[in-house]
Amino acid sequence: MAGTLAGEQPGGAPGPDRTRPPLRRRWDTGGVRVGLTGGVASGKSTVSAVLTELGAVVIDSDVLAREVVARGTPGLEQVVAAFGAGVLTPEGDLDRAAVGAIVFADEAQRRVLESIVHPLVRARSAELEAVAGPGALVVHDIPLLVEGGMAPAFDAVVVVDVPPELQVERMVRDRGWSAEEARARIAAQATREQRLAVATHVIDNTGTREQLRERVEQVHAELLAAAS
Ligand SMILES: CC(C)(COP(=O)(O)OP(=O)(O)OC[C@H]1O[C@@H](n2cnc3c(N)ncnc32)[C@H](O)[C@@H]1O)[C@@H](O)C(=O)NCCC(=O)NCCS
Ligand SMILES: Nc1ncnc2c1ncn2[C@@H]1O[C@H](COP(=O)(O)OP(=O)(O)OP(=O)(O)O)[C@@H](O)[C@H]1O
Repeated sequence: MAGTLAGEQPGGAPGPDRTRPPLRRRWDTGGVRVGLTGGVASGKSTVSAVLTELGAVVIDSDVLAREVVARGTPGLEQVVAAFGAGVLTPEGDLDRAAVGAIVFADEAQRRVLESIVHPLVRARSAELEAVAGPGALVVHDIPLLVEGGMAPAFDAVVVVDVPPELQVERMVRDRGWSAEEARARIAAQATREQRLAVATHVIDNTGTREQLRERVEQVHAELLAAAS
């Protein structure tokens, strides 16, 4: 159901957070800060790419989470200290598949990894935001925005919404993961309902890529209008 407006939820899911003040009163002076989230493989990167084309400055937490543990970084040293040299490839990079297998099967281990990576990602995000031009529409693509209780920090929260079955289908189709691996990632995240509960804007991504683009253009225009 592409073109879902805030308040018109598919499948009877709860609507966006109505306790938030209207957008117009939430903007600080200067730029507009938007949080973009959604479950794994919901389509956040696809949405981010369109927003970038439209002129937004997108700061992608997944990209930063890779940078802060790149070969030779203090972040990678910390991960090795916590998980052992077995999580490195022969070339000395983080073996992401190996770490994923550990942390998505064991919540305590996931918390350990997050306690290393998340502070580094937050610091880098703040640096990047500081160099975005005045008046920029800054979009933070944060998979774990809801889990981290970060919704109140943003002027608007855009949620990319798909049902879990479609997440699994896309992960299996496009990433070669087993359905079991896909479900383990979903289980490590907030529920669809929890995300929708904090949304100011919902982007339904159960339709075609063209329908997704149209909806992103619509939300982008709404965000700019609310900020002006
Ligand atoms: C476990 C790791 C090495 C697996 O790497 P991999 O290349 O397979 O996945 P990638 O990093 O591209 O993440 C893909 C998606 O998995 C989901 N995901 C990643 N980390 C987590 C997590 N800690 N909890 C729940 N879901 C997660 C997100 O939806 C993310 O968009 C990696 O995801 C990681 O370092 N995770 C911890 C850092 C983190 O929380 N990142 C999320 C954004 S800051
Ligand atoms: N409307 C759509 N129709 C079909 N496939 C789509 C659609 N939107 C996205 N996809 C595909 O689904 C997969 C997941 O999309 P994308 O990578 O944008 O999700 P994501 O939320 O950024 O994922 P992650 O949580 O791993 O960062 C990709 O392979 C993407 O090309």
